[in-house]
Amino acid sequence: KLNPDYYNATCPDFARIVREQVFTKQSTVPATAAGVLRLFFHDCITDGCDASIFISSNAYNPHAERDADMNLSLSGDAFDLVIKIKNMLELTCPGVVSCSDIIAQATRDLVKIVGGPYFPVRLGRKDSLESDASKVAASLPTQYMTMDDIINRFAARKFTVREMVALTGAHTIGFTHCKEFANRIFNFSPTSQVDPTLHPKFAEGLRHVCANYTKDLSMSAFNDPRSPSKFDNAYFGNVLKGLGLLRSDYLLGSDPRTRPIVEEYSRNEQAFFGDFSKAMEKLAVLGVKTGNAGEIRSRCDQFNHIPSA
Ligand code: HEM
Ligand SMILES: [Ca+2]
Repeated sequence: KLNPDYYNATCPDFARIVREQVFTKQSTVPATAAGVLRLFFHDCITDGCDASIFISSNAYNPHAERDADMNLSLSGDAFDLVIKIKNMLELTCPGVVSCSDIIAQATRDLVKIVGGPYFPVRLGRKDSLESDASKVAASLPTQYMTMDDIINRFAARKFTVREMVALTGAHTIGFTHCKEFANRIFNFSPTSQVDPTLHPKFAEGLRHVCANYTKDLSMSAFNDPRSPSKFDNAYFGNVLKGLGLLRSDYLLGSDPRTRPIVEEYSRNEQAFFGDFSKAMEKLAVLGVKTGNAGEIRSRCDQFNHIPSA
């Protein structure tokens, strides 16, 4: 039911408005692309690409997805961009464009702006009628999981190991807060300060960058130290050299099921871009709601009606 031309008749300026707002925001806040890409992933993997992650908790719905622990570090600028686009679109074609379509289109445009591949985005999603924080931890992978568990989390959403590796190539942009990898660089074990699977010089640099992280929780490091704001295949080379920040990044480069794919992507950026595009197209239609299964929200952070008890 979804198709790229969904708004051609009802909101012909949709693509242009998204493109212009995305460009303006990314030019002023270069961290936007990574923030939006991660936001989109977290929304889609939890109950489908339905903007359930945008709902703010309130008295009627005190535990919305956005307030789940694993979503607290999502970028405020990413939410801000989608809300801004929504406001523009409500002036141009009121009540027509869903928040879930806005984030799908914005993610695609942003990946392209920072050097990544271009892929078609199908449109026509409705926004969710529910948002439940308890579903988040059950859906998202974490960096503390074994590779079996990570693979299973993606398999539960019908992604192959190869698609999982391609999608995680998203760590070629953006950053990670020190607390997420602090256990690898401070008091790692009784015999070693740092995780021996980390490149020693890299670990030393991270200890420096993160020295103050318990006092300043915003301290963070680039996911890809080689080309932090360019969407390229450098992440895969990093992972093979012990330059991946997260334990899960390291596992990707060492597990026999994923290592050959990481090696291939590190040699062949076209292969990565092709697979990433296909996997993003698949991610973008995960569990989408159409017809009466959803609504066009008038505000991205609120349901149109107070849910009945
Ligand atoms: C094994 C699976 C994955 C794990 C364990 C994981 C975990 C994480 C963690 C812990 C962070 C740091 C967050 C912070 O400190 O604020 C992060 C950042 C990020 N992740 Fe993942 N992730 C995974 C897969 C993915 C996938 C599939 C995508 C997208 C398709 C993605 C996109 C991003 C992006 C873009 C950032 C940077 C965010 C920013 O700079 O604002 N990740 N990830
Ligand atoms: Ca969702």
